[in-house]
Amino acid sequence: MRRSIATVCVSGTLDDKLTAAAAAGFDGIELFENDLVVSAWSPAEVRTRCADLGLGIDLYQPFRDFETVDDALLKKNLDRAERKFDVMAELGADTVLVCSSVHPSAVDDDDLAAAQLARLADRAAQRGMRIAYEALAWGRHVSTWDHSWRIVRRADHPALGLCLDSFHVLSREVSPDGIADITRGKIFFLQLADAPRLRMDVLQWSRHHRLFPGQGTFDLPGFVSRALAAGYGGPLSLEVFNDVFRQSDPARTAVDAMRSLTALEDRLGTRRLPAAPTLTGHAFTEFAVDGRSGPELRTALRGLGFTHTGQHRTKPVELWEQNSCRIVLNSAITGPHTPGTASISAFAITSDDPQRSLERAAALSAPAHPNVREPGEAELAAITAPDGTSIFVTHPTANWRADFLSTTTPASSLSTTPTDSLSTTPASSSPRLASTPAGAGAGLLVTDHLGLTQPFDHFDEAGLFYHSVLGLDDVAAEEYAAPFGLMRSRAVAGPNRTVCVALTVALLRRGEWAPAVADPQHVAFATTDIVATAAALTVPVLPVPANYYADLAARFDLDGDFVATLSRHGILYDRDPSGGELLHLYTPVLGGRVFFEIVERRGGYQRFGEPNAPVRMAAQRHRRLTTTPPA
Ligand SMILES: O=C(O)c1ccc(O)c(O)c1
Ligand SMILES: [Mg+2]
Repeated sequence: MRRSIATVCVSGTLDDKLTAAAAAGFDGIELFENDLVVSAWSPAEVRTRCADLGLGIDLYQPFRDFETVDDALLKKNLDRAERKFDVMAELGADTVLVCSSVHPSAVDDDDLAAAQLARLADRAAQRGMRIAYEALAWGRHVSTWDHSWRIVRRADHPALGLCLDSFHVLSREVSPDGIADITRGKIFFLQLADAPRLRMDVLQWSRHHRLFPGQGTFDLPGFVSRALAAGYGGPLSLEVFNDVFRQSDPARTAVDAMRSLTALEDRLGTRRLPAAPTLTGHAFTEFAVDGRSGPELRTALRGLGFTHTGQHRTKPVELWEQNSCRIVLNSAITGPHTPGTASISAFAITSDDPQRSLERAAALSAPAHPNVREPGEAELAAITAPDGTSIFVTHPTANWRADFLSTTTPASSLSTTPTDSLSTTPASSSPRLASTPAGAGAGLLVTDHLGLTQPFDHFDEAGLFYHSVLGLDDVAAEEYAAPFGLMRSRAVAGPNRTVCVALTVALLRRGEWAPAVADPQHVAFATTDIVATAAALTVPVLPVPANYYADLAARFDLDGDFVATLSRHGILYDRDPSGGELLHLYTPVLGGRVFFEIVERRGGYQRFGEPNAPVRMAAQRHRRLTTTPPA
């Protein structure tokens, strides 16, 4: 289907917006009148520019407060419309959106609305144009799609049809089911916007909080499929009013927008993408470290029971392992870097079909990450996530470990290159790392999840990215008050949570006063006995205040001995309504930005201990104050 975007969706002048829409691959635009009014280009110049960029002007909008007025005002409104038709003629646009009136003098009279809209449609038809009537959710008398349809049906004019906007339809209680029964050809235009479910004034909700399809909780596939059932064959057009998108890089927002439409079409079956393969686990997490943060992380990993098992054959890269938990420390940092810091630069996940994972990513405009590798090294193709993290996608049987030379076992006792290795030409006579499991360590078994704080402008983009590109589903969404501001979190995971990423962001753009750790990142490992694990650790864990345990005992009515055990080991606790329990502990912040978490999930607990996040943040702040020497 034809894909369009309203100019209001992205930031900038009309030139910026058109350039961004065309670069992202859109076929057309909805031209917002304000964008034209402030433009130095004449309508004819806009038309030429759009044509040069391969963009059609699919809709001109909005035309407001037209219907159910007295005769004198009707005449004025028709004159006003004629002037807009002149602009449209110059633009080469043939459809104008008329939104239901919000004017105080508009009256509640469907016959009058139908008659006056028919007169407007007459005028439009004389110019070869058409009117798409849209019920604003806050329209004075017409605020639901079915009401606007009753009026359009009553007017019965070939140049008058409906504009259905998913926001106005799905934000109201009226069921969208009947859309499928709208007379064929009477839906002139379809506008798509998602949104979070908020309890607030609907106009404010619409003007500030709309999202691209797939970023909120509205049933966009259900909405569009009903319009398709009614024979709609026009553009799928995004109309998203969003405070963040309005001030973000338009080129990037347009790509995000295109990804949302492509993913929606994939779900609708109107566009076929390579299906998202099943993701089966976390293979490793890579940290970029330097001469100061590297030793700090090595000490911590050793204290957490990890063994330095391998050294990369050609790069300053170390592999650390404990059961199925794997950390890669990469000292070959490229790009801007604050001395002494560490960060999660990449993570690797296993996929049933890595090639298909990459093809799907490409079809959804997710940038591929060029993987610099030497001959004979395992192919680890990567996709770049919205926060810049590289995501390697590898097959469960691909032996990327063979790129590492063993640092732990005598050469004679190691097997040579396994048959499933992608590497064929050993670059060194040292033994390659075989698939020997590392030691039991402190009982950390597998990576439970990654925690990645997102850049403020890209949180919704990130959610859509993980859903659409990797095929992950939402498993938790929370908002909570933390010491340095309100936080929002959203976790995405594959089936059985084999791959899981928790995304967090501050609810408001951070201010200048930002004493908390900037954009912290972490890896959580799972154990089945956190008390035994805690006892085996030789790294200091994050101290948790006594006040927390006093409150915990009261909140959950916990046994005194149990709370004493938690407190002794710095273990935090949470319980879900069905009795599932989480026991978890943290390390202090390492390398200025990263930390580790250990979790024990009991009884099917699925969440992330969000109520404990503020406790962790305060403790990490306190810990920094007490361990960082004054400047
Ligand atoms: O917020 C508005 O006024 C407005 C204008 C035009 C639209 O298509 C719409 O959905 C909302
Ligand atoms: Mg609209």
